[in-house]
Amino acid sequence: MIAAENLVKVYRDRKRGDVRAVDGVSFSVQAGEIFGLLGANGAGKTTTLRMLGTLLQPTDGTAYVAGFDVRLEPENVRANIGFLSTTTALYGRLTVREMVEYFGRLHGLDSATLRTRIENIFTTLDMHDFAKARCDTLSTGQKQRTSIARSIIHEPPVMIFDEPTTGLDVMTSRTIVGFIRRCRDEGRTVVFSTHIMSEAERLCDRIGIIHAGRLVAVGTLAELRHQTGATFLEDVFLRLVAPDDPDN
Ligand SMILES: Nc1ncnc2c1ncn2[C@@H]1O[C@H](COP(=O)(O)OP(=O)(O)OP(=O)(O)O)[C@@H](O)[C@H]1O
Repeated sequence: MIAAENLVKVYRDRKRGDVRAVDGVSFSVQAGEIFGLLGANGAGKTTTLRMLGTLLQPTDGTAYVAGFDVRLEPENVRANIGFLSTTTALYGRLTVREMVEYFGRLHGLDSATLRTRIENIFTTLDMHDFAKARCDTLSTGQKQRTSIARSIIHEPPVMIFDEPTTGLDVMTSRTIVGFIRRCRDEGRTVVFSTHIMSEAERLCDRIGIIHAGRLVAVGTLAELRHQTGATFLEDVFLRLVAPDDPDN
């Protein structure tokens, strides 16, 4: 469902010169699988996901999402993904329901379909209480749930979530984690980025550890433990990204 093939992104930065943010990343994710990109700040997670979501052109390499090449068929890719970024915008003057309806209509959904889907999504993400509130009055967690709702209203087979729970309280995180699991159980393909070890540990079927633009390891938690001889994901992670540090 997702196949990244040697993705490279070089940013041309006036101050820093060329920044090789993503440097030859390849991985695949199947339908019904949750794949987590785990990396520190600046590792290249957002850049990788933005290339999968067609928001950024790869400098080299490509990726296939739902069977479509992100370089050659970006519209088809976009029709088949739900993309949640840390900067997903909401229109402050619309209510939560209006916001989600608006995006549903952009995807060509009719009123009856929209009503049913909104009902289901608002129940799953526990959104009924604030459905009539204007977006500019929402808390961080409410905004994040609204952003998720708007990104999945067209029921895409592939979901790409950039740090979906960062900055959220335990209850909201739990709702979102439950929602992501449910998507997997419905047979969707989910790829998300995180720097939160416990979240990757609990949620991912497979984990890709990204460091300085490169995938340094990919596998199930058991495989990564076996590879590094560490038990906790935090130790697994540190052994992979800083192998020469004697503390690891
Ligand atoms: N528009 C840009 N121009 C220049 N450099 C950029 C740009 N966007 C990102 N970078 C650089 O590319 C590298 C990877 O950034 P990216 O945002 O993909 O990392 P990340 O793993 O998502 O980090 P975080 O967890 O902090 O969001 C960093 O060195 C970052 O400074």
